[in-house]
Amino acid sequence: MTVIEVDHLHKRYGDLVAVDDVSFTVGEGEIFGILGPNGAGKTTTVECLSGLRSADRGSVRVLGLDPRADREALRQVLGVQLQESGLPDRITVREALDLFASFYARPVPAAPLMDRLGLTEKAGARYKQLSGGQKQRLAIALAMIGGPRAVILDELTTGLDPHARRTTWDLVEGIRDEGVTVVLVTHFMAEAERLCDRVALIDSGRVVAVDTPAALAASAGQTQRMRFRPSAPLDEAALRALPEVVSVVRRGPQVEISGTGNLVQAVTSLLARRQIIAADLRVEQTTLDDAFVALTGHSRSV
Ligand SMILES: Nc1ncnc2c1ncn2[C@@H]1O[C@H](COP(=O)(O)OP(=O)(O)OP(=O)(O)O)[C@@H](O)[C@H]1O
Repeated sequence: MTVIEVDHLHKRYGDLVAVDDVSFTVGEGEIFGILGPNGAGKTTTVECLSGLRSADRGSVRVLGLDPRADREALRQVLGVQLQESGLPDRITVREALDLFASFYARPVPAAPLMDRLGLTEKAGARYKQLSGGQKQRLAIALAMIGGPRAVILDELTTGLDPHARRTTWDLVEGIRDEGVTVVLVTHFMAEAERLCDRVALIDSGRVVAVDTPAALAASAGQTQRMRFRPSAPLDEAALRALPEVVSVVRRGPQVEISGTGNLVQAVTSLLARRQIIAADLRVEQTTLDDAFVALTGHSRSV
């Protein structure tokens, strides 16, 4: 079943086209990523999904509802966590959950939700006393308190340390395992690769591709990269002569070899024949980062 349908969405702010003919669909139970650099139009797109913003053109359906015309009905089934919480500093975790629960016809009980999100010990803590990770977990709890069928999570892990980020990723997977459809806005490629079933890659307001992270990475070419420190001088010409090898670059004591096919096997057997050990060997596949560069012609920071 299709939960979200975005069809030729356009939105401009004055002269600036923020969302330019964006179309995609999200299926039930998916974790769907909206991925792109700062200013790509991701937040504007999800604001149109949640009814916070009206589109100039195009149509949006969420769970069969029009986010603007059916805003109240949508609020009951769509949980939204946006970048700014807007919570007052002095509100406690418990009070915030009770307040948000009062907005819904059939809220879920707060206690088990706090438990799942690791907030029980912080029930009496004020918002301003929470760590970044705890604030984000509260934001997820507030998006889930209404018992939604779908949630939008916007830049959930920005500013979190790697440990808190991983905890949050596990929580997002837990939400999906309950059957809730998740739209995840992010500019972290690794986050999209780890979590998302499919991803819409957005650049300058336009969708450049929609696919699984693996398919997007593969579309950038089946390149692999090996890095290691050889235990003895290398015959670079012999390496370059291997059909799998595309390039050999020296970086100080390290050698970086890019190539295709069975690159690792071809290189390691050549090294073994010459009794050279590849110390600190690391192998990288093409990533969404590479896909982004291949599809847009520029890196994410541009
Ligand atoms: N209310 C507004 N008025 C004018 N311009 C806006 C407004 N909101 C966003 N923009 C502009 O529209 C473009 C898209 O912004 P948007 O916030 O949707 O991008 P984003 O991909 O979510 O970026 P980020 O990752 O930085 O949050 C940007 O150039 C932004 O400056």
